[in-house]
Amino acid sequence: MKKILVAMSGGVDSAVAALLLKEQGFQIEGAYMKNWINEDEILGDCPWQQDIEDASAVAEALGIPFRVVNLMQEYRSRIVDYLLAGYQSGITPNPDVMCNREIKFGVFLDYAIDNGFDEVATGHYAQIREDEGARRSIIEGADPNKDQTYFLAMMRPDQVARARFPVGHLLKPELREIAQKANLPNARKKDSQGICFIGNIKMSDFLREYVPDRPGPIIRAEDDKLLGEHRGLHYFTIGQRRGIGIPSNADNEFYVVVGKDQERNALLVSFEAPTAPGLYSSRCEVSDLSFTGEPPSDDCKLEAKVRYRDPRVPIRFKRLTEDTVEITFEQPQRALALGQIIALYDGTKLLGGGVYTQIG
Ligand SMILES: Nc1ncnc2c1ncn2[C@@H]1O[C@H](COP(=O)(O)OP(=O)(O)OP(=O)(O)O)[C@@H](O)[C@H]1O
Repeated sequence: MKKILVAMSGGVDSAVAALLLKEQGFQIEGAYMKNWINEDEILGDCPWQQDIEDASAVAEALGIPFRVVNLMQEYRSRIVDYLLAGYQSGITPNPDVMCNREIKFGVFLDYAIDNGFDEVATGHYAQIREDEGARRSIIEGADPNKDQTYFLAMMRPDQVARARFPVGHLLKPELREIAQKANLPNARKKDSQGICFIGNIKMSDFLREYVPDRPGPIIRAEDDKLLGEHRGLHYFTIGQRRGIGIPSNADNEFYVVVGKDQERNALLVSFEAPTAPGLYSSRCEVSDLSFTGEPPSDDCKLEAKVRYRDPRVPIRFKRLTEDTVEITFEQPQRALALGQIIALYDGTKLLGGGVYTQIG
């Protein structure tokens, strides 16, 4: 019988994951990963203590052993440093995707193996399918509103081989019902929001603490007109409309960020429109490729999610070098950001992902 370490966040999804594995007769234990505590006392509440209490109460209710695994150092070096370095260099990093590869199915999985476990289970909305030769694939979660496979796009085959997602076949309301029927102590707990480690803190407040402001001009992309001043390019992402601080002075027209000019330290804006310079792209280049199984063949048609919560769209995938591919879209895509992740699919099967290194 397999021994499984369940990553328990204190939330209801991972609680039900543990419950289902227990009912299926696996030998399981629960573990909370201590990744980040609010030691610098940045604004906002950091619910990690409450989360540990909740996870521990669920483990007790299920009658399984529970432990807290301290991964704060690894989290700082592999996720927070990547995040801050990315923002400082003008790109938009994706800590949630990297957390799955580097932490949950990286150091945490290594920890589990070192401690005699065969697999790590999480409460992700994703499914594992065993293909021929017992090879495993990741398939989208059954609940279209909750599917989290995008966040698993950078997982490697050796990680997929030891991952288990016990709740991926459920719809969220079904999962809540299971939690309530089983009287799990956190059955009514609200879903967590935002970036996994910074809790309820806004990203801009977090960045303000760690990345110095670097003011520069806000410029209209079409005609180079100076419109105002920004506090630092890292506070902005392409496609952003809120918080630019420049009124359009026209009904039903809004400024949107369309680019960053690193040399001039300038934020480029334009009115929201399909023709806004740089806002929509039909092609991009993607590097740091990672595949969950066999890489797709060169020059083929696939699908992709250009960001979390976007539907899959048809693409053409063409290799340029060993580690760079060109992706072309049938329909132009809005606001692709350097440093973000594109997830590749064959139907509902997750093939892998990569990082946008050139847009347009
Ligand atoms: N600090 C943590 N300790 C242990 N496991 C964690 C932690 N954070 C996340 N996880 C695991 O990763 C999964 C996905 O994390 P995410 O932050 O997306 O939570 P979620 O979908 O809201 O799930 P949950 O309801 O279990 O919190 C969780 O279901 C859990 O298995």
